[in-house]
Amino acid sequence: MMSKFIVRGGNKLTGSVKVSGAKNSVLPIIAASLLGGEGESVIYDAPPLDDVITISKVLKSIGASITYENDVMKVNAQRITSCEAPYEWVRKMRASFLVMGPLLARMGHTRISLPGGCAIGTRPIDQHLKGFEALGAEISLGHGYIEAKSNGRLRGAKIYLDVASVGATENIMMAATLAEGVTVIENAAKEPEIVDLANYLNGMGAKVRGAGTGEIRIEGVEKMHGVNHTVIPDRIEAGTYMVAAAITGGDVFVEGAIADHLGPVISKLEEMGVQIELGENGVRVIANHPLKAVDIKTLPYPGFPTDMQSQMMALLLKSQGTSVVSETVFENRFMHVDEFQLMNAEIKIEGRTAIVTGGANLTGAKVCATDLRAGAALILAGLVSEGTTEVSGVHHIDRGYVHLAEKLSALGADIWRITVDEPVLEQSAQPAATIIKEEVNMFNVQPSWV
Ligand SMILES: CC(=O)N[C@H]1[C@@H](OP(=O)(O)OP(=O)(O)OC[C@H]2O[C@@H](n3ccc(=O)[nH]c3=O)[C@H](O)[C@@H]2O)O[C@H](CO)[C@@H](O)[C@@H]1O
Ligand SMILES: C=C(OP(=O)(O)O)C(=O)O
Repeated sequence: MMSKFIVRGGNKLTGSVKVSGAKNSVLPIIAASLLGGEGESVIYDAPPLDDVITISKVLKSIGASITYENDVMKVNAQRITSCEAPYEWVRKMRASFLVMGPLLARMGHTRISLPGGCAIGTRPIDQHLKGFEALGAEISLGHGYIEAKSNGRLRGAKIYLDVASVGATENIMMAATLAEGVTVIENAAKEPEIVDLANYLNGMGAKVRGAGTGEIRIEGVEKMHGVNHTVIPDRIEAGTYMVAAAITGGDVFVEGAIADHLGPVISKLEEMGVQIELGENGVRVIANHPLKAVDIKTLPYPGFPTDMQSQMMALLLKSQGTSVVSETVFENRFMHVDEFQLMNAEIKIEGRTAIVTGGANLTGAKVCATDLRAGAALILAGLVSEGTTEVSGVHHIDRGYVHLAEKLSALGADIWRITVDEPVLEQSAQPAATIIKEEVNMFNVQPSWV
């Protein structure tokens, strides 16, 4: 059985949509819970995403006990029975690799399946390993696994990252919390999710300073404990709904969106002529077409996020003029271009640059989500395409969007989700509400482990 999203284009989106907790915060935060030798952590606004379920299963397999209901996850990691994250989990989700730092710090030993590449790039882990080695760990590789061992406690060190990697900054920061002495990470990533993780770690008793700047200083402590923490709102999910409003010429309040985290996305939308109003608890997006073409260059935070590149490209297809989109973070993040072309888009790729011709008359087609954000972008394009778009590869989208069809249809979009054996473009005349109801029920199920 396979799920698909069916989208019929043409509706303006209006109303209010609530942003869920951030995927890229909650994953390292759940991994960091392994550092709590005492007590229990309660994580609020933990979004019911496939990735969240996957990392919870990794922690469970390591011995932590977890309950998860109504977006509240409780993690008790007092007892750890294994130091290993096997292939079956890491293959499903690269972020499983984030348990390496906490396990190494807490147990002095860990064995994790190599994450390998994925659709958007090769995604090496050399900076994570360089950091662990600097902290005194011995690293060995074999049979598709990485093993890290330390002789006693890790020791604080100065680590310069060759690239400001989000994952490496998080993994090293977590490993350093229980090390002896002071660790300084230079050229650290500055994403809001790093700050959220640092706040969580400090609540657990760690001493992390400077998160959100290029230099993070961690003074090691002897033990840490569980804490209550609320995850920040997902800036990429928020940005996706902002683009949904803009592309349909709509008027949408994105509740929970933090404007400070969305600086470059807001700036680019404004450059295009979209009206943005900053409210106390969110951002209102009002768009009247035509919109102007703009150039985009992805960069580490506070630059334009690579995770918004494909959604923005969908919008540029509907703008007036030609745009140049440069992807500098991942070497292969233009997989959505082939799919856009099936929808009548005109885009030319030259190396890591895409030249996008605006004013496209997009037409609905059967397309495939090659990764999470490519999937979101295809749905956005479907909202303004003539006829019906059928998006497969939904498992990618489920990694990062909570109740996507439900949230968009509440704004007036004609979108629903189906589960099928075979392609079903012909069935798209079925009443959306009935199918959405079935799907939402299926999708609302959250495990409650004891
Ligand atoms: C779960 C999570 O938070 N995922 C986000 C995180 O991924 P992730 O943490 O994997 O991304 P990184 O910041 O590590 O990757 C950025 C760049 O650094 C390179 N690199 C990374 C590590 C390393 O050891 N060596 C190396 O060369 C990567 O190949 C890539 O070109 O940040 C990315 C960049 O904002 C986002 O797209 C992902 O959504
Ligand atoms: C690339 C992404 O995530 P991950 O690092 O989890 O693959 C993303 O969220 O767009």
